[in-house]
Amino acid sequence: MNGQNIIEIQNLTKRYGSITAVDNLNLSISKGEIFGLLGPNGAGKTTTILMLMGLSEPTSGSISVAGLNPTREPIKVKRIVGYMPDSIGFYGDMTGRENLYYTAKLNRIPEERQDDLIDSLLAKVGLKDAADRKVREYSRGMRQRLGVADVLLKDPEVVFLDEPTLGLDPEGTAELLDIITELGKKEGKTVLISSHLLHQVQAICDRVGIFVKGKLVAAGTISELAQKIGGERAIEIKASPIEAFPSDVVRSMPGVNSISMQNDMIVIDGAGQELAPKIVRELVAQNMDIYHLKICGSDLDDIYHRYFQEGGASSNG
Ligand SMILES: Nc1ncnc2c1ncn2[C@@H]1O[C@H](COP(=O)(O)OP(=O)(O)OP(=O)(O)O)[C@@H](O)[C@H]1O
Repeated sequence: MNGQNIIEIQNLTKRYGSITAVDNLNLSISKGEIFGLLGPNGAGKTTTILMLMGLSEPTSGSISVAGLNPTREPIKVKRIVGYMPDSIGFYGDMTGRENLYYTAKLNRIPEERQDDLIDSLLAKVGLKDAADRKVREYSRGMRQRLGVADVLLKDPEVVFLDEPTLGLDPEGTAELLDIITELGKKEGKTVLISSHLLHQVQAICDRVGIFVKGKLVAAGTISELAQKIGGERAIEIKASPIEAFPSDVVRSMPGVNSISMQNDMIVIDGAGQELAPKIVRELVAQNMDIYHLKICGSDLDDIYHRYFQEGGASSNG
């Protein structure tokens, strides 16, 4: 292991016949980091996670997880990683608590430790009151939270969560994201989340990696990625009355390339973030009411689509 990197991936490739599922991947992840694996279906996220857990053998390249080689030491690696697949199978006619006891037995957790451990995990994921209800009566959000408790039973150093919030309502999502954030921030666990729900990933991940057709086309913090694609590129504004818009004044501001109308939206191209307050002051001076302002290029939606369009989407995977 190099320094604080708990995961080191070098020149990792996985081929299935003529399909290259993972193409020369290089990635390091530090201990305690929450890392988002983003990409469309078939981008190679699951294949990467399976190789990290020693469940699939790389065609070439190397992987180290906490200093272990998952291909040569799969049993040791499985002891320190936890995996929550996108659909978790629990026994519906058993209670949440009973399901956890079942997993505890499978993981050979000593009996004398099981009661306290399971109680504390049920509390951590907010299922204390529902612990003795049958899982078939659980909502999807409750099942996902039980899934997190299940993964944490063996106290893994690294947690892989595959689409953890898929199908959850906003409240269920917020609860689960809080639990995941705590795992990284408070407990120092390294968490890898595979997801295509960009806003959620943006809210909780320290860094993200964008996968397209087996290739990691970009990795970094949201602001690093925004900078790499040229930072903020446009400001969108909805304001009225539109006739009052001081287009000459705005056009003469340094950094403004052009102004256009897209439906009822004013789009000021080439404008940097520092221009937004100046523009707002001008609009207010003209007694315009502002209903919407967005600095495009600085959120993960924009970044993702730029990399997806310009990066790997046209490359051969
Ligand atoms: N066992 C397999 N045999 C043959 N091809 C496979 C196998 N597993 C995955 N692939 C192929 O490898 C590529 C990457 O798949 P993978 O499941 O890793 O993508 P993903 O990013 O996880 O997608 P999803 O979001 O749909 O889970 C796809 O083209 C897929 O069809």
